[in-house]
This record gives sequence, C-alpha cells and structure tokens, in this order.
Amino acid sequence: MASSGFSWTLPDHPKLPKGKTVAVVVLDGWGEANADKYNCIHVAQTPVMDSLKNGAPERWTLVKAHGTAVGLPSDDDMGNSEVGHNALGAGRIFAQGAKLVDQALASGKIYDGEGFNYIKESFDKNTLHLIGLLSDGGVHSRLDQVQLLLKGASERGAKRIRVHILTDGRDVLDGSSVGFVETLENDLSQLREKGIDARIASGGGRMYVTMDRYENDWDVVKRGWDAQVLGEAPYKFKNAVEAVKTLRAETKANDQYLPPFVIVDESDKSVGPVVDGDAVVTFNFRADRMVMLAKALEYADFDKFDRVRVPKIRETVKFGHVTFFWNGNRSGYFDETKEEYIEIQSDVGITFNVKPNMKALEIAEKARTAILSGKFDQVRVNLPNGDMVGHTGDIEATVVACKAADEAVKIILDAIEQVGGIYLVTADHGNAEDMVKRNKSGQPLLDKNGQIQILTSHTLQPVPVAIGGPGLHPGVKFRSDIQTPGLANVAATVMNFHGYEAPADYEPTLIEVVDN
Ligand SMILES: O=C(O)[C@@H](CO)OP(=O)(O)O
Ligand SMILES: [Mn+2]
Ligand SMILES: [Mn+2]
Repeated sequence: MASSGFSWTLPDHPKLPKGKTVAVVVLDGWGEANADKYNCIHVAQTPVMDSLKNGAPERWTLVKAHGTAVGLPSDDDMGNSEVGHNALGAGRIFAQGAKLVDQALASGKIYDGEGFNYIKESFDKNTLHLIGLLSDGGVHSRLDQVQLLLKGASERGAKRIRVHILTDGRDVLDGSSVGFVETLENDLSQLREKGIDARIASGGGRMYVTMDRYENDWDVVKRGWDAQVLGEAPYKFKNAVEAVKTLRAETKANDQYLPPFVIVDESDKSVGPVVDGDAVVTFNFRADRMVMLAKALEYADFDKFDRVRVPKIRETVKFGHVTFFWNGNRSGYFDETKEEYIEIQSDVGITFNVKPNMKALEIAEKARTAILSGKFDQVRVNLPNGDMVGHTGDIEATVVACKAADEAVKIILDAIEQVGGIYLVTADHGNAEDMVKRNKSGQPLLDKNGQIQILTSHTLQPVPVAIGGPGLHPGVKFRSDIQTPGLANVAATVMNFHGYEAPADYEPTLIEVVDN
C-alpha cells in the first residue's frame, strides 16, 4: 500500500457476507406519483412492483432522481438517463454537463480552452456551424447556453455563423419548437444588425434527424448529414419559423419527428452547407446522441453511409446507460475478464408506442441466464419501456409498457430467488408515472382546444428503491436517518450487498443491519 494510505481494497462489511449474486435492476422512467389516470404505472397491472412496495415497507423507499441530487444546476431540472446512471454508478454527486457548461460560460473559461482556440482559427475566412437540440429541456442542451455561445463567438471574431437546429418535443412540450425557433431567429437578426452574417441553415426533428444513439439507426444521422453538411433535404424554406410551422401542419409530424429541411436563398441554394475550412461545434453537452455525427465528421474510414463529400473542418464535440453512463461516460470495459456487456438490438424505424413491450422479455431472459450461470457477482439490467414509450406521449401504449417492465422484473426476481441472491430494483428518473403537464397545484393543464397537454418528458418525481431476495440478511432495512437520499446513495448500498463497506467519500448507504 502507498504511504498515502489509499487502497483499492474495500473494508469488509461487519455484518454482511460476501459471495451473493446481486441483481441491480433499473427501470427506465419509473417514478412515484399520485395515483390518477395519467399515472400509467398506477393504471397498468404491475403486481410485482406493487408487492415490493406494499409487501415489505422496510425494504421499499423513495430517493431523489432529479436536480441537485444528481448534479444538475437546479431542482427545477428533471432527471435523465445520463445523470441518473452517473449517480448510480459513481455513488457520489458530481457536477454534470449542464452545470459545467454554465460555469464555463459564466467565467468565460470556455473561450480560453483548447477547443475554442482551435475553431477560432476559422473565424476569419470561414463559417462557424453550431449543431444541436434547440430547447430549454436541459437534458441534452439549453437554449440560453446557445444564446451565450452565439454572443461570445461573435464578440470574439466569428463573422459568419450557421445554426443547424434539431427540434425537441421530448424534453419539452410538443409544439414548443416554434417558440424556440422564433427566439433564436430574433437573436440572429440582432447579430445581423451588428454586421454578422448569422442564420439558421437547416433543421429537423431530433428523433428523425441526427440524434440517434448507440448506433441504432445510421439513416437518422445520414438525413442530418445531407441537410447540414451537403445542404440537401426534401423540404426547402426561406425561413425556419415558416419551415417548422408548415411541416408540423402539412406532414402531421410532431416536433420529435419533423422531416429534414434546409433554408435556401433567393436562387434556391442552401444557405449553409459545411465546406472545407469551416468549424463545427455541437452545442449539446450530453454526448450520447452526438457521437454518431461526430464519427461521421471525424473518421477517415467511415463506412456507415455514403457521405458524398467530406469537408475538411475544425470540429469540436463538447463533450449505453448501464455501461457508458454508469461508468461515468466511459465506453468499453474496465476489465474484460471481469465484465460482460450484453446488448439487445432495439426495433428500428418505428416509434415505440407501436411495440410497447419492446425487448423487455428478451432482456429479462438474458439476465436470468446470467444470474443462473453463477459466473457473475452482479448482474445489472436496464429495462427501457416506461421511458421510451412514455416519451411518445401515448398513454395507452405506456400502460402496456409498464406491464411489460413489471413482467420482466418478475423473471429476474425469480432467478434471484433460485440462486439465493439479492436484488435491488430502482429507476433512473421518472416518466411513465405522469403523462400530463400540470399547473403548480397539480391540476392537468388544457390547451386552447380543451385537450389535456400531454407530457412527453421526464419528471421531477422521486423513484423507488426496493431490496430483497433470499440472500439478504434478515436484519437489513432502510435507515431512517438519511435526510434526502438520492440515486447516489445506491452504490454504497450495493457494495454492502457484496459484503463490503463503501469508500468514505461515497454518499452513505441506504441500509442498516439490525440484530433480531
Ligand atoms: O431520449 C433521450 O435522449 C432522453 C430524453 O431527451 O431520455 P433519457 O435520458 O432517458 O435517455
Ligand atoms: Mn432513463
Ligand atoms: Mn428518457
């Protein structure tokens, strides 16, 4: 051991044994909220999760999964998969991308960094392109940061700026894209008054254009490439507000799925393709839905689609859930001899309300096999249904999704029962438990046609943590002395289940062992 006293070896837990198989199940988008008809988890038949809650009150609790508890700037920020899984994995609370970028913009440090200095070299003769999600959702990006970046870049010499927008409707209300585009247009026209040639150049809905992830569907990225880089798209408009309004009305697509469009000049030429010498900056602080675009921009031997033309550019990207996010946004294995990652391919080319069961059963069966194999101390599973279907805003489908997730939990808990193991079931943030936008007193909000406003986004709700299994010491129960437990308290808890104490700087464990 080094003289600092640091050691990678964890102290033994004084009371809990080693050698139990531990299943950690993360229900995506599964929060706790009042029971009403917009709470899909309540409406769905979920006997397994219900029995965990009602059958063992000392082994079921709620933890915070949003805001400062997961390293976000404020408690008005909803949770999300990145920050939730980061907290679960890290066992501590670290400032997340949203906050780090806020800090770097406020201090001006962002403009001193290597990235900015690198792209700055193109300001004199070339165009600065900004690509990202245009909303104030705070999950992937925030409009106010884009506004500051536009201001900062133009004050520091950018003379020609093109913004390539991706409309949201997933972290914010559907239809809100129009307002965000209007705000951006207003800012850009103010820049133009100062002599800076700043315009929106292209756009499209985030789920249909550019923001795919984990290499699920490269066509999504290709559609974006064609519009952003080549300046080609099936729809051409003179102005972006008109584009978004017209496409919503004529194609009936929602903000998430707007088709790609480009903005053209009087002679019908795209105003902002990316050409040699330009600089490209993505303004999403969250990386998962930007890395595919980054690969297309960056890789010399790229073979996922025909890029047609590969501009020589200056590019900077500022920045798998239970693997990549859990491991602090680190991809790949820590130690291949000790870990195995199993990925089940999602359905491609459909919205998830069409098949709300998704691959829950297949995931649970793989988990069961892993648990029964006896090869692993810990089996960690993410069940996406509540979240992915919740994002579609389809209430009926989300109810089906919750039932499917519950059935998957049963398969995993049965396997744990069989091997005498321990389970911990939790969620990374809320979604399916509330599908309606509400006023401050909790009443559903209506739109101008008297319809309820569907909430496609995550929520601010707490999430459950349920523990149990035949391997769990009978004296284990949740402590009552932790003031505001959050997802970051889970890691120490899981270490205890493996027979160890967590390192001293971890958020405290949720459990105690009482002698009975
Ligand atoms: O789909 C996503 O990218 C986000 C919502 O923007 O959801 P999650 O954090 O659950 O991945
Ligand atoms: Mn999630
Ligand atoms: Mn989500």
